[in-house]
Amino acid sequence: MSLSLAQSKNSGVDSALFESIAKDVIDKGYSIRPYALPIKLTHLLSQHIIDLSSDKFKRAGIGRVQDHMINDFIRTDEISWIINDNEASCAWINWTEALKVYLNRRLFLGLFSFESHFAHYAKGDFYKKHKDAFRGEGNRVLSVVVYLNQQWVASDGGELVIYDKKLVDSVVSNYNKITVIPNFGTIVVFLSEEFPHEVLPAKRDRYSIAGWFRLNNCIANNLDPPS
Ligand SMILES: O=C(O)CCC(=O)C(=O)O
Ligand SMILES: [Fe+2]
Repeated sequence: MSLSLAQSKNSGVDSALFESIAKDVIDKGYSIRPYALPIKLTHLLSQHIIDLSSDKFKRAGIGRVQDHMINDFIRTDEISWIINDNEASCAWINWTEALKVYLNRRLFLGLFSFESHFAHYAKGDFYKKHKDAFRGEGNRVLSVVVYLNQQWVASDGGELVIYDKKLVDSVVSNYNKITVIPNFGTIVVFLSEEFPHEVLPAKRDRYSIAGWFRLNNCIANNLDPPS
């Protein structure tokens, strides 16, 4: 098959996926797509994250640049920021760029830049309920998480729980809990300011990528800065 035909086939597959993500975000503010990341990309990334030496991973912090700190009560995972220095990361960055272009055309979110990190939750690690961005403060607009764990079963724990605020009536509001099993190639996308979420303790090593589309590159407002 010629390269251009292969490319158009690939982008055809991705457009169907991107369209379903866009529709979900319009309808609900979030999208959960089990096993949806292209399989070749998922394998590349999962091999890469396993091969990453442990000195590339650093304990994740919380807060902004000025008061970035490590807090064992909030999160205990390790992260490694993604840069385009290897085949797997480049393929990931290209895929997220294509998603960004699609969503900007479809949703007019004005997504500008993207940052992401590999994450490793060892047995027992967690990330307590939090939001990825706060209205008027950060400029993270859309969160993207993908999971790189083969054969994850419910008893392995480590679920992502998303709290979907449902208005019961005009004054009372309540949260619906949406639970996501971190299975190989599952994609989660949600509006960063709208959905508190948490990672429950895992009973085995849990590998993922978390990323954020931002409005612009303003480092001063950077949550979990890459440096
Ligand atoms: O790994 C997940 O399921 C979510 C991670 C997360 O919430 C974050 O890194 O901000
Ligand atoms: Fe988060």
